[in-house]
Amino acid sequence: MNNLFNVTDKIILITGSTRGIGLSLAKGFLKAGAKVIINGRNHDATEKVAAELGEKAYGYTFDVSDKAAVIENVKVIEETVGPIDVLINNAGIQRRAPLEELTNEDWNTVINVNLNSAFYMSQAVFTYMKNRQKGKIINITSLNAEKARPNIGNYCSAKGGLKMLTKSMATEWGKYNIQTNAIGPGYFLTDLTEPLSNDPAFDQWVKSEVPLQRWGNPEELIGTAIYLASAASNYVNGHTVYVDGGWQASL
Ligand SMILES: NC(=O)c1ccc[n+]([C@@H]2O[C@H](COP(=O)([O-])OP(=O)(O)OC[C@H]3O[C@@H](n4cnc5c(N)ncnc54)[C@H](O)[C@@H]3O)[C@@H](O)[C@H]2O)c1
Ligand SMILES: O=C(O)[C@H](O)[C@@H](O)[C@H](O)[C@H](O)CO
Repeated sequence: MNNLFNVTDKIILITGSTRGIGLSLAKGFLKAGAKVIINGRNHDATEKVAAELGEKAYGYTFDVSDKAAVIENVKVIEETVGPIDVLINNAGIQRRAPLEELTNEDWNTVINVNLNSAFYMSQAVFTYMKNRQKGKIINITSLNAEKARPNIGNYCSAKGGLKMLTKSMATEWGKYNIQTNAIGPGYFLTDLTEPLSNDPAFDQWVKSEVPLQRWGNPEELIGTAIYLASAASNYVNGHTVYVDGGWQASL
């Protein structure tokens, strides 16, 4: 399909794509004709998901917060599958606790997986993109990059940092024709948010606060991801697109 949003045969590396938002994006890109690298920490789960998605999906098991593993796997992907056209830093975790009770371990782990990993992944992929003078990086941040909620200070800090890392990469790497942008989801129904959606008070809070009056479905992020991965966004650099049912727009 020859159009601005064409991603046919582009190689899209999506971290944390064995389930949830990452898996949904993988399915969306495959449907649009792209090749997708599926990543997760569990070998069997990663291989199973990649096999189910078909011949244009390739499974690579590694922990994105392990810098040596990131560098090694990016190299193998480049040499085996081909040039990574688009990197989507999606892997993320949650450890909820009030700030006064938050352990160093839960602080550090959330910062490592949600923020440091995006630095490691982007730096590793950058080397190849720079040589090609072409590339797209998409960071999955959050509504919580702008607004805090009690008990997730570690997560809010990581996502706020990832928003600024997006701007920093856009600033430094734009000259190599690499566009870096972010998607900031609102509240989406996945395993990550299951404890929240199962709580009637929280569920009601989301439905009353968000102008669309409902949770998002992960499929509703595909269009924005394809836009930011394609030529349609070639002069868009350093932005976060909030896909949040209007939450950012309202008090
Ligand atoms: N669900 C939401 O409402 C929501 C909202 C805003 C942002 N986000 C962000 O979207 C991303 C995906 O969230 P989700 O809701 O799909 O969560 P999820 O828990 O369903 O999926 C997370 C994925 O990341 C993988 N992962 C976790 N740690 C990893 C690591 N160290 N190395 C490799 N893979 C790892 C998991 O295996 C899984 O595949 C996260 O960054 C999350 O913060 C989610
Ligand atoms: O406690 C949680 O699980 C979080 O608040 C997130 O996962 C949110 O859904 C998201 O970041 C909002 O944008």
